Amino acid sequence: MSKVIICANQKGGVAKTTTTVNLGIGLAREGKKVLVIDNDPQGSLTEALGYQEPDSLEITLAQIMDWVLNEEPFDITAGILHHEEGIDLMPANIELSGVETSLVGIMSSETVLKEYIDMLGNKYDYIIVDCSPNLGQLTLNALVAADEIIIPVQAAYLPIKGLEQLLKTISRVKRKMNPKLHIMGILLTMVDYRTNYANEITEVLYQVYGSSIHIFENVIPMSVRAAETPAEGVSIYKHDAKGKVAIAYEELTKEVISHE
Ligand SMILES: Nc1ncnc2c1ncn2[C@@H]1O[C@H](COP(=O)(O)OP(=O)(O)OP(=O)(O)O)[C@@H](O)[C@H]1O
Repeated sequence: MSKVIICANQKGGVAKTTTTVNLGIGLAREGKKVLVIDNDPQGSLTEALGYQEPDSLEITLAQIMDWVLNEEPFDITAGILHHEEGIDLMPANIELSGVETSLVGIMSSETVLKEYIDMLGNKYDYIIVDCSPNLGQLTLNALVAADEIIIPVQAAYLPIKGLEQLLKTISRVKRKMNPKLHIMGILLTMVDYRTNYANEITEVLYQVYGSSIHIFENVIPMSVRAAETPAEGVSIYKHDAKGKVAIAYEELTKEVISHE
């Protein structure tokens, strides 16, 4: 079966999408078969992989979830797009927010994404899910489908409060719905150690969570080159192959593979 890794944090703009793209393509560069799923109505993963107008796509995750929910038969490859750097993408657009609303109050609505992923069988070695910046129905679906969670945290503000809420949700899902759920680690992103703030936050994270949650030693540095990549529709390996962010995501990829 595929290993399902989700990038989740209800805080916006912490590099969930950037991590999904560069871990996904990083794994493909290591010969793995990878599907990335855009589980966010903003469609930023879809855009970051070069589909600048997600609203024009006919089959997206919204349609797939609708089919699963209504138990309609469909071709399992429907909607899957192929990116030039060797990964597949299940795209999303604004229609997904309609699906999210329709899930509220429906029986077993939290298992829809898992059902889809189960249908894919062993087509992929890794499935990486990019979550929305909230703890709503779509993120709940991702938590239920996941084996591992990577929690990107931007080292530029005090993240502790938001993390507590996320960790509580994770532990509840683990207890009630998905016992195999495991936090692979907290990933510090957009780190600029020239600022005292980044050092302080790193220290606080280790103090508060270091003994209970793995914190990736390898951090993702801040770089304008990384900020440019979504507009190019490619990974950091293509946009700035020798840069520090490419090297950091390569390290992360190795660490993820070492978990196998
Ligand atoms: N290492 C980095 N250095 C500089 N900028 C970065 C870096 N990583 C990501 N960014 C930029 O920061 C912004 C937020 O990143 P990203 O979209 O990956 O976050 P997100 O958590 O997925 O956001 P959302 O919560 O909206 O889904 C983007 O403009 C992205 O290009």
